[in-house]
Amino acid sequence: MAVLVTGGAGYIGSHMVLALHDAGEEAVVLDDLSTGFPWAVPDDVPLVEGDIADAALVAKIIAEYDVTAVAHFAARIVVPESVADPLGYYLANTVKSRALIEAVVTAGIRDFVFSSTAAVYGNTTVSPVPEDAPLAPVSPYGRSKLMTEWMLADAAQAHGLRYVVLRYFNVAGADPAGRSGQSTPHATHLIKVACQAALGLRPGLDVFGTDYPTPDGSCVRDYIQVTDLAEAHLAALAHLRGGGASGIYNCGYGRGYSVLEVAEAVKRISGVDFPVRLAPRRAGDPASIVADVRRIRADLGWVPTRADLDGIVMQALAWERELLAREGA
Ligand SMILES: NC(=O)c1ccc[n+]([C@@H]2O[C@H](COP(=O)([O-])OP(=O)(O)OC[C@H]3O[C@@H](n4cnc5c(N)ncnc54)[C@H](O)[C@@H]3O)[C@@H](O)[C@H]2O)c1
Ligand SMILES: O=c1ccn([C@@H]2O[C@H](COP(=O)(O)OP(=O)(O)O[C@H]3O[C@H](CO)[C@@H](O)[C@H](O)[C@H]3O)[C@@H](O)[C@H]2O)c(=O)[nH]1
Repeated sequence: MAVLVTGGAGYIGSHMVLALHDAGEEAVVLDDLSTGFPWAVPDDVPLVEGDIADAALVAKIIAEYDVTAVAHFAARIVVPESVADPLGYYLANTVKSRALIEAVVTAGIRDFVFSSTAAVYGNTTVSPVPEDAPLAPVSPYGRSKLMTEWMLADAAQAHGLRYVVLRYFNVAGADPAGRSGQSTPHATHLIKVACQAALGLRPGLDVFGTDYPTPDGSCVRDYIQVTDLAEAHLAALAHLRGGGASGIYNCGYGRGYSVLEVAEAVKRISGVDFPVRLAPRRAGDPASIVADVRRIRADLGWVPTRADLDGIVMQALAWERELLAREGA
């Protein structure tokens, strides 16, 4: 009995594989290594290099490893890239997910956990934002993910599939044991960029917009630690295996931090006073997006244990140092 983890060599998927591994569960990873890394998958977890849209390959993996559930992380994830290449994003995230869902339904697998995003809410003015808020994604990335949510709901209705959609807010931090972390060289995520500035890998941090209607004028986000997020997936799997109904859940902490607060935390923890420049707004950024997390806590019994910005920054800094050490080795 194994869980098929698509995109398991990537940032969040690799933390899911570690969480499954640590819980004594069998996993098998399907990843095309377009942005993932083979070293991110533990040696005793099988890694199959291939495409989620390769139906024959998916069927073979399901049969060979006795797959009983799927956690689907594989995707392209860069919002501005999705604006420049929408058709590429609809192919990678929507069309290929359709093929995967079909292969899963054909194989008779019942339980499916899908990585969605707070980007499905678009420029919401509701804070904290509940799952039943209006869905108005403003990028092809967000739309490509929302369409997959809809496909899952329709496939569930027609074919008896059951699913949990997890809408992640801002994922950050690294494995507390130092086994994985955000490793994409040119990642644009705030905490990673600030940590790179603290380590002198970038000249400083640009704060995109300081005239937002927020307490200090910079954008507010709900940062969720990546291992806590992986554990939300374990809770989702337990829910489905126990006969729980399909559902959609926000994944965050319900607490926001501004960009300037994050910059201060990284300075304080690193002890480096790197330059922070006030820069113009970045297109498409909502002023504030914080999760309403009552539903996941009530239905899945998920209890995060790492909801601490300082801890997240410490892990992210430690991971950047680890990447540097590997480069130098
Ligand atoms: N990082 C975030 O803040 C964030 C926020 C919300 C949602 N998400 C979602 O979480 C998931 C994982 O994101 P991540 O940050 O770990 O990104 P990532 O780029 O590190 O991981 C994606 C993985 O999928 C693999 N992949 C891509 N296309 C594939 C294909 N066709 N077949 C097989 N493998 C393929 C890549 O090689 C990579 O290992 C994505 O679905 C993303 O949309 C991420
Ligand atoms: O160098 C930087 C990088 C970011 N920011 C700001 O920091 C905030 C967070 O930005 P970022 O870390 O890029 O995350 P988001 O744009 O909020 O998007 C993330 O969170 C979404 C869910 O809310 C996911 O869908 C996306 O994949 C993921 O990148 C935003 O206000 C940015 O403008 C800066 O000011 N300077």
